[in-house]
Amino acid sequence: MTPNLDREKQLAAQQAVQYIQNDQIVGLGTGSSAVHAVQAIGRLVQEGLRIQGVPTSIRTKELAESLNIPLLDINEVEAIDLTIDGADEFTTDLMLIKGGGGALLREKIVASLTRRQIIITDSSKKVEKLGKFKLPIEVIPFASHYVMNQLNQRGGKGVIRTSGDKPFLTDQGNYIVDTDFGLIDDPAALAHELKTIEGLVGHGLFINLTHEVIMGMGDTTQSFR
Ligand SMILES: O=C[C@H](O)[C@H](O)[C@H](O)COP(=O)(O)O
Repeated sequence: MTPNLDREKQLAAQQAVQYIQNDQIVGLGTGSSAVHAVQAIGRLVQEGLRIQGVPTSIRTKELAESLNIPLLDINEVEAIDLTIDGADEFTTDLMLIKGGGGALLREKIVASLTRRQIIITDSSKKVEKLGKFKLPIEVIPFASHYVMNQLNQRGGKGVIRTSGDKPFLTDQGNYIVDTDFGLIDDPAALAHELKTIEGLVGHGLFINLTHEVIMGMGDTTQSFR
């Protein structure tokens, strides 16, 4: 039977929001899984939960505002207690590819400030090795040709993401280059190497940033720590 992936995301979200406590600062992720978490947080706030949220994208900010979740500007916070976000791929040793929705840069900044990062996914996201999902890489438009050549020299075939007939623009006004490295043997080494390329402002490899993945699976959930 084909799994109901949206239901699995929802189950994972419902489990993750149980970690939230009063007076916490909570990072609000981006994407279809994170939407379930933000909606669940909205319901809890309506029932009296006191938290302040830090959104990882403009669209999450708008959703949170529509649900009356109190928000903080990231530049007003020193640390975030807990963040709930999605992923495009994860391994059981908690490495991720993120950025399918183009929000990877803000998501990584929020994750870097976060004490407990919880990733919620459906059962299609678990992989042995990262890399089937093309790695989203954020580049400043001025550098896109240069960066793509540099990626090519490192074995990565990149394509600029489009929206209609125009390049997709991130919340920072940058491009996303979806890059095929094949299956990635050493994600930490690649992450390190990518950061040496001028004009490349972020990439979707999340290493050592995640504390737990909660994966929906059928009618239940499974946790990886
Ligand atoms: O840029 C988007 C984010 O990294 C998402 O968390 C990721 O793409 C997973 O999205 P979804 O929950 O829709 O599968």
